[in-house]
Amino acid sequence: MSQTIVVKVGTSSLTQPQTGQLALSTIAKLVETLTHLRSSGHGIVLVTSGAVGVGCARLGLKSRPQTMALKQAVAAVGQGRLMRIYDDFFTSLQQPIAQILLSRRDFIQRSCYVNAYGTFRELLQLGVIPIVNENDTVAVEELKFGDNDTLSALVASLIQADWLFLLTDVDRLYSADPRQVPDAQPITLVNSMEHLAELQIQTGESGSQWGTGGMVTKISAARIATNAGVRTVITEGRYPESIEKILQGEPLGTQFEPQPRTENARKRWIAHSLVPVGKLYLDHGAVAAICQAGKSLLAAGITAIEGEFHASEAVQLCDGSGLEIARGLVNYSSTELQKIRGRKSEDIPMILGYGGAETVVHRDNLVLSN
Ligand SMILES: Nc1ncnc2c1ncn2[C@@H]1O[C@H](COP(=O)(O)OP(=O)(O)O)[C@@H](O)[C@H]1O
Ligand SMILES: N[C@@H](CCC(=O)OP(=O)(O)O)C(=O)O
Repeated sequence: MSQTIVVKVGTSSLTQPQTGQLALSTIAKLVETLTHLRSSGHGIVLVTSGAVGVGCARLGLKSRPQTMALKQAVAAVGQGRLMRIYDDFFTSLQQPIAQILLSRRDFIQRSCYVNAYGTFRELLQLGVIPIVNENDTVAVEELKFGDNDTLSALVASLIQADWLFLLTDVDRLYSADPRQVPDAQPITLVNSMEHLAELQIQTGESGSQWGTGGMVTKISAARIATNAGVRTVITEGRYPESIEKILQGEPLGTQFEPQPRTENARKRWIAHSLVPVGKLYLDHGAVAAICQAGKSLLAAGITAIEGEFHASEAVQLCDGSGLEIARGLVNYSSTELQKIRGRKSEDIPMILGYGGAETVVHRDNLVLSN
């Protein structure tokens, strides 16, 4: 059966750890594998890191740039070279590719998000392999994915992929970083995020020399993707042919079971693509109404407001201790909410001098956090 497969490859797999030069044989095997899967009828999207790493190698820089401006300049050098290499390899196998550079803003604005979906769908129908990276050169600090693990999970959720493969420089997830803890235990299957919490995985401070997020971002990517019904696998990038073996049922890498898609596409967009710009603190009654009874949030249940925001922006809904219980789109600005918090819905027109929505966050625009 034809499947939609997103493969994310990290800098640590694409470059030689000692020299930072490209790992050409790995890239060649990856291209062969993806082309073979495509010609077998699967829809393939490649999310690739490496712009910064390749740019550094091109410019003779010996470590990852620290300032935002230098990182963006180096990525601009590396991205073109990276695509040239992919195009050379894929063209040798007559496989057309496309470049898609995305920024967090493209995911926040619903119209851009829906447009991006349309573009992916057309490309896949045309038999093209889209090659995705963060648009590093225009990203701003507050609105960066920061790591391509998260980006790949959001792409997998957007296109409702069946599989997300996170290719890295370790063969799977371990109970702790195997570089630091030699007797760390391998994890082969994660049934649910509750199961993951029970495993008490330690992820250490960071990843490899050139990678960005380490295991932390891969686990959080697995959370986003599995919540969207996407089976997620962490496996070793040096052996891209493992992807086909895993699809045939071999138990390689760490597999995260997909969760039933309980939320619709729009709610998944609210939960994962939007960046919350404020916090609403709720009393016990409001927390119970939202978490247990699936109700909308009313002004009466709000005890405090943090941040400045406009109506229609995304906010976190928190219990009294500040723990996030849900996310949603607000019907009122922070200035209006300061005036109406704790008050009954029927008093709102009198307080504000104009009528507004009965709810502060309608249940159709509200997603429980897990
Ligand atoms: N619990 C863990 N299991 C496996 N690897 C871990 C764990 N914690 C941290 N790591 C580290 O994460 C690294 C991979 O992350 P990263 O360098 O960001 O790779 P990539 O460039 O592929 O995104 C591994 O080299 C490993 O040292
Ligand atoms: N957009 C950046 C990717 C940063 C990133 O996530 O790197 P990695 O941890 O190697 O997947 C680049 O192309 O260098």
